[in-house]
Amino acid sequence: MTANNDRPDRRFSQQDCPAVHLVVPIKPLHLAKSRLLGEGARRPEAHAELVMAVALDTVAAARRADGVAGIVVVTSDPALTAEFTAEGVEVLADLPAAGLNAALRHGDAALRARVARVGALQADLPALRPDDLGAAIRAAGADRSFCPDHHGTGTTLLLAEPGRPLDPRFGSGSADAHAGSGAKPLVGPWDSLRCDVDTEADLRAATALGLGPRTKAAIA
Ligand SMILES: Nc1nc2c(ncn2[C@@H]2O[C@H](COP(=O)(O)OP(=O)(O)OP(=O)(O)O)[C@@H](O)[C@H]2O)c(=O)[nH]1
Ligand SMILES: C=C(OP(=O)(O)O)C(=O)O
Repeated sequence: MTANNDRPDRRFSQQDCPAVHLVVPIKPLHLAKSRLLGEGARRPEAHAELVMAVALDTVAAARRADGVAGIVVVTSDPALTAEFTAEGVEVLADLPAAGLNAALRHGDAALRARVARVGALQADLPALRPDDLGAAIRAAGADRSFCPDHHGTGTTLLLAEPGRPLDPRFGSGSADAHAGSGAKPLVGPWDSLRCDVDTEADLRAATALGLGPRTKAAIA
């Protein structure tokens, strides 16, 4: 890991529930968000710039959320590694070509020995507001929990029980898969936490909610 941004002081005071360390997985920029790239609205360089901006806005918002004690980005991308390291965000090198759930298990294994509770946050939430993430974490209490995406089929946030493995089931139909694994659905008025971006329509939905500054600049 290349930096340490742990904040063990960020704990809920009214519950016996430790703050969470979030693993944020990100594909190499030239491979990421292939559905969005495939819609052809921007050239590959602009697409890579947008994916980077979205990830930076997502992590910047998550770092400011109550109940978040630290973030670890898992990626093999050199530009993402340099950018997040410069921002003081811990970066863990991804396993070669192992896939999303393997990347999350890798992050979970690295973290669980030294932190109280692990979660996973998707990196494609450019409208994320710290208050929405904080409210969802608070609603989770100490339960294994997940937040469905705005389509209701995917997952944007997964929280393990304190001290327990993350056991990620991301991929197609992951909301059902996480519910089937015993995770509690987190349902609340947290639009910005649910608005993951895979398509131009998703990007318009996120724009309507209010984009983070880097994403706004990248699409200007
Ligand atoms: N570290 C890592 N992150 C991954 C991997 N696969 C997916 N991700 C990340 O997991 C998150 C959720 O994945 P998706 O929403 O499907 O995003 P995506 O794979 O970039 O999008 P598509 O190419 O359109 O499927 C995104 O932040 C991806 O960058 C992987 O193998 N390793
Ligand atoms: C991998 C996932 O993202 P998406 O459905 O956006 O591809 C998921 O939600 O589990």
